[in-house]
Amino acid sequence: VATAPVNGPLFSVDGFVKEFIHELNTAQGVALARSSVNDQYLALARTVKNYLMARWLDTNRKTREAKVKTVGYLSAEYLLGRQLGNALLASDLNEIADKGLELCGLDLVTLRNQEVEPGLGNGGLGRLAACFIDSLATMNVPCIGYGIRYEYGIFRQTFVDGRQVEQPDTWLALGSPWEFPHPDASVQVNFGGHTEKYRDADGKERTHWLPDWNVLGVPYNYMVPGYLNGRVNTLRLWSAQATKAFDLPTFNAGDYAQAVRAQTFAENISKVLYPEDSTPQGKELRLQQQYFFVACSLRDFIDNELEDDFDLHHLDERIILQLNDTHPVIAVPELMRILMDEKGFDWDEAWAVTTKCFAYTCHTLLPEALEVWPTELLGRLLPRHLEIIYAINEQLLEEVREAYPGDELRARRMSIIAEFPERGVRMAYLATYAATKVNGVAALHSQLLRDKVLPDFSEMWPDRFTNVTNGVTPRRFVKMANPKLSELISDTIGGGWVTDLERLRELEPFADDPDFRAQFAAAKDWNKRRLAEVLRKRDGIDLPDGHLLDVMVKRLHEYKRQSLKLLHVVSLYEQVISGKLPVDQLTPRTVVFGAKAAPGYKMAKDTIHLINRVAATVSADPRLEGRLKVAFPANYNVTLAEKLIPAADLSEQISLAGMEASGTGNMKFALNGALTIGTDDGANVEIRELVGDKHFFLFGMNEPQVAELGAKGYNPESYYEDNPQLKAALDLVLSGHFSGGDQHLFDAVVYNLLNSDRFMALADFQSYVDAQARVEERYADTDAWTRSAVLNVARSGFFSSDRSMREYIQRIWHTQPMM
Ligand SMILES: CCc1ccc([C@H](C)CC(=O)N[C@@H]2O[C@H](CO)[C@@H](O)[C@H](O)[C@H]2O)cc1
Repeated sequence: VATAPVNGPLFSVDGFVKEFIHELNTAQGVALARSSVNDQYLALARTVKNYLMARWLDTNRKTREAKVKTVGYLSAEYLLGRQLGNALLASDLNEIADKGLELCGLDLVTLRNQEVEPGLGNGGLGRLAACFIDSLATMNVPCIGYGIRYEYGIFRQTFVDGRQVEQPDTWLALGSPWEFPHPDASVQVNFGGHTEKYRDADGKERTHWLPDWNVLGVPYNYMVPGYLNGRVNTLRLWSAQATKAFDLPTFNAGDYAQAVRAQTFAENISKVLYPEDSTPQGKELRLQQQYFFVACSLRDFIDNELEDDFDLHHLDERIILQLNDTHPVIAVPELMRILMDEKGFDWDEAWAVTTKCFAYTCHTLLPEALEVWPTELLGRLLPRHLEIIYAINEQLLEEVREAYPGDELRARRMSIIAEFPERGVRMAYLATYAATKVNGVAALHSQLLRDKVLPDFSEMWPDRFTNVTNGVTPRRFVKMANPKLSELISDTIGGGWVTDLERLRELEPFADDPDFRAQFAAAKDWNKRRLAEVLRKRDGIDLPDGHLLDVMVKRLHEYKRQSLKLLHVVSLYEQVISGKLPVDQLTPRTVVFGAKAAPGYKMAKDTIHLINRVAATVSADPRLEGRLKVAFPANYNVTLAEKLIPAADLSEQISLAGMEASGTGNMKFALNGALTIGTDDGANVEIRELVGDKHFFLFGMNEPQVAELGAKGYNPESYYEDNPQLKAALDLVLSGHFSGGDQHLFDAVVYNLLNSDRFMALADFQSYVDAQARVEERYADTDAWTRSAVLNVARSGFFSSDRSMREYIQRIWHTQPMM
């Protein structure tokens, strides 16, 4: 296979220009002079892809020949972000592309801004999957990421009169140059029908499934380039198509709609991403999506990645399937079905293999986020799988009764089958019983999984439980997103940190170097000016100069407590307009929110509406003399995060302790020199332990205190009554001040806080406000602030997703990098 030598002709500006023009002419069919920006972007993307192609083919060949153990990462979501910038970085083509395009009279930044990011995920879980596959490729670890190629990703958020309005995400409309469809490798996926028992040739009782409908899964391959190492792993996303696309006789009979019904029905399966990121809707289509991509992926690996005569008794030597939360857990009964019904294994043989091939990561603590599929629905859609799940559960209960004779309550507690409120399959229990390892995504989270979410399982199989704290890829979130800081770091300690982030420690002594601090602060200012430019063009938002940039970006959810941040803003505002706080004593601050709400999540949408109303009022009130601004750019996504995070001074990580499994935004902010104000929740705890208490603004109850307050009974109204500042802030909202005098517009939001406040925002209010005062005090001492910011960067190397991958490899996967 011809591999493009790194220093070959292609890797020259001329070679690049030739390739680019060739793509423009042949693939886009236009001449440079007549080409649109989109033509130019697509041609550029294809040119870079061609550079990586040889490496991709080489990687596939070497990996196949080596017969090594591969990580099969099963995730219903991948929040990839724009591909072009990352591909240019990974293949070290930035400079050549920049010069080559200049020769063509074009500008690389303009073309990069043409790309619509593939928003195939909701938030943390999806982005983590993207960081993980980037790390595995950069660490030379064989991995195939399996998922769904949604035709429409996460909705595009717009604001109409301050309210969230969702628009479809037409990310494919202008072409998608990064994917390779392989219809020839399509997989048939069955649904519905019933099962039948029969006796096989040796008289053994067997079962086979007689489905009554099916669809085709078409694989689309995406490159996952390693950073400067020549490896290119694969992300294989499945798209659904009708097996029989078009029913001509029906068409000829004049029933046109019926003729294409099968097609539309099938396509629906991969049509759109479910925009919920915590409360499963339990919709049938969602289960169809989950089984669809799981069935395609297992079939693909067994039929296309293994030798034809491979003995599946040794499947665990060739693949470890990581379950990214419960969404792909139907893979467990699917593998059992394949091994027993298709490969003739008996139960124990099949179970022995299955339990060596899966590992499960849990990403949540919210009980309502744990998926429970009604047996009625599961049995109708996947009758054979329900049978197998019942058999798995029988086996589990047998083991429990053996270990805890007579303890029927325990058996009922641990049953994979829930009886209330309706008969359902607890997917987290199925995953935990079948997996080799179960991990949480931060130390506190993993402990709470053992103690509170899965205590019975942790007691019975203590060694099965482990922790791997999340991480983020330094390639996208430092090297690419923050070129000024990256340059300063590389000039100071060399460039090794990009693939060995713990090297950032070598920056520690420079925290005391005024010159280094000056350059560090200059990089931050440069990022702020860049952000101001972006927000002005993108949202018509003016970002004032010289403000403390206080940023809260994450999905809108009550447990993340955007309402607490809002109460702080309203409280500062109220104090100034009521004359309690002289405006010149206010630290000039701009608060930036970024957050999408699940369309069906009313309280979240009402909170967005209130934030926008407060933003409009506060930012325009002359009495604040421009010293307090609130900005809420719409459609927060990976691309905006790459501009926002490097510009931030203060990172808001203020969830109720015990609620945020880990958080990953918190890590990105620390690595980009923002200081964190946060609770002892998720990975905040580990950030604080590493950067040091002096360089982290801790506030609020910790998890045991939350549990204690919850147990003794929490009365939010008492905090309102006892705290005049809090009362004044809430009363200002109730007065209609932010709603044109309409005193009831935000009743739902305010009375939810006063009457229930499930996530105890009012209880943590005073501690939060006090911590914000400490923030203002520290910010007033620029040297002290910058010193803390440098130490945050220097001490956050642990939060690289490369380190997370090393731990998964050592503790869970036992795979090897390929040299
Ligand atoms: C079925 C509905 C649904 C969809 C997505 C999810 C995800 C698990 C939610 C999620 O993204 N969790 C986040 O995962 C991150 C990566 O581990 C963590 O850093 C966040 O703390 C966690 O909220 C739950 C339920």
